[in-house]
Amino acid sequence: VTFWYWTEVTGLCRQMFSRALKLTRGRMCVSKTHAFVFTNCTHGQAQSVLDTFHQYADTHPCLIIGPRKGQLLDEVVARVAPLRVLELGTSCGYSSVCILRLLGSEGRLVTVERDPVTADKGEEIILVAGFKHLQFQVLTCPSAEAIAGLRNNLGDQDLDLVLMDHNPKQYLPDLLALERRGLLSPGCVLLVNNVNGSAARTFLEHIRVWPECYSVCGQLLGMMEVRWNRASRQDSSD
Ligand SMILES: C[S@@+](CC[C@H](N)C(=O)[O-])C[C@H]1O[C@@H](n2cnc3c(N)ncnc32)[C@H](O)[C@@H]1O
Repeated sequence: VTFWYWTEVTGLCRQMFSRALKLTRGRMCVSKTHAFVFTNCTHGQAQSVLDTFHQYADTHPCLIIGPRKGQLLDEVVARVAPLRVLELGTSCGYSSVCILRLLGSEGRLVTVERDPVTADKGEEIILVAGFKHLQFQVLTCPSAEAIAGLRNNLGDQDLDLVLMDHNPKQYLPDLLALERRGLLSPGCVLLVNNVNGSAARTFLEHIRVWPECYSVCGQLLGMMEVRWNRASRQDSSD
């Protein structure tokens, strides 16, 4: 029993240590990226902010989706012309700035980041890019919590576009919660990053077994575009 007890305790300590190490590394990466962008970009110019991110990412490890996936994101935002956008995984604010610069005057972004230190840095970069709190909101909490209270943030408008770039294991539960709470507009587009890894497997399986509810519009560079069909989902659950 003593041996079993100490094996459990050691395992738990190792897990906690590895989580703390991951968080510290992530925060250091965000901190360095933020400092570089903040110091070197032209404040008030969104394109300069994005160019400075690219300059940094050319030579440093960085969590941003980067220019190639950024182009896919641009193309989707321009085509969908969304009024309400949800982003899961703000990090340094790179993809938030990409989205915001293409939104129309009525467009709004809600972006979610669970780590408070990272969320502050991301929000600062979005403000540095020239956007106002009227156009965006950063929610500092885990995605599940944000989705549970999202109706208060959206009012009576539903989401036209959702970018999932947080934890792939969370993609499926978050999608189901968005559906259950009636937060997706008919034809809402989901842009889902890092679908190639095993962590996104349950999400991909779900999409495949409900072809009448989800149309896969494209997949490139590990990013998948899925169109949600509310009518079909209601028909199939009747
Ligand atoms: C790859 S980064 C996002 C990069 C960002 N979209 C960009 O391109 O600039 C992923 C972020 O998601 C956050 N995250 C991970 N799981 C989360 C969750 N369940 N809820 C909210 N944020 C989460 C992490 O803290 C991290 O900052």
